[in-house]
Amino acid sequence: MSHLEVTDLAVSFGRQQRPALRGISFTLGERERLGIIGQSGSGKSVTALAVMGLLPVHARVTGSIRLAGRELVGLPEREMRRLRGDEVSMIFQEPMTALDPTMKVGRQVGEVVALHHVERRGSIHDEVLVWLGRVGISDPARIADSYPHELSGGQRQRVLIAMALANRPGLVLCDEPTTALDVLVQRQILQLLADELADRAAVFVSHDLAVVRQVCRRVAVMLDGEIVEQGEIDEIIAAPRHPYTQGLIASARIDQVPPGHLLPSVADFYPGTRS
Ligand SMILES: Nc1ncnc2c1ncn2[C@@H]1O[C@H](COP(=O)(O)OP(=O)(O)OP(=O)(O)O)[C@@H](O)[C@H]1O
Repeated sequence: MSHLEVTDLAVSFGRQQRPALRGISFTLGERERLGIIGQSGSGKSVTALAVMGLLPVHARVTGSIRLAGRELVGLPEREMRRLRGDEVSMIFQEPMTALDPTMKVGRQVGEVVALHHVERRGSIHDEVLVWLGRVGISDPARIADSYPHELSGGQRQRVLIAMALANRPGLVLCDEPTTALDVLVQRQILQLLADELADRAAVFVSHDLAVVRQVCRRVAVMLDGEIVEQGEIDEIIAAPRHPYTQGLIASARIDQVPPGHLLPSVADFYPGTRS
């Protein structure tokens, strides 16, 4: 059985005539990672937010989102809140906005740890330090005692990853988790995510096929609110069917870059794409 099964998902906002998402269908196995790529405004974030149940109240959602067999569309907010963190969590692009600037990092991670599990062996503080160490923070005690603005962008993103993983959710949604970082740090965070997400289901949203290819085996290509093509990344690169995907691959020359070499970013070829 698929861990996540999205069927004919559509999302509209307000009186907008054309729904922002139309006919979105994909499945994800328990230990599978699916990339979603597409230009700015194509609907990648709305898809992830729909799965998280975090769309604004005026959004109209139809179709089906089943997580471990449970229907999420129409689920009351108080039940969805229970699932968030425990069964599904999200890593956002902008760690500075996702973290509370007025609260020390250790307390923020501790709140997530404490939220869903009342009884644990050892103290919450100890568990916070373990998680900060696990995501590659070399001095967890000092970082736990710091405010977000005292951290580098990469450290902040590591903290957010710790918060997203702390309750061991079966599904993690990553929305452009490395876009705000410089290339070197981006590589380190991608490696961390590839390691940490190996034993769970993950959706990895990016405008950059090269980035997605480093973390996922399958990809869905979105254009203007629809999935125009999906499948194994290497097969799609070898034989893209949709003209948009063909353009994406031709311009990125992804098939001509030897393994291990840095791939050009799709944003370099689509100036309108946010980077
Ligand atoms: N709260 C909202 N109210 C109205 N329209 C919205 C809202 N959120 C998203 N949209 C619209 O939905 C469409 C898809 O947006 P979405 O943010 O999913 O794009 P995206 O592919 O994630 O782009 P980006 O790469 O820039 O993040 C856009 O046309 C956007 O304007």
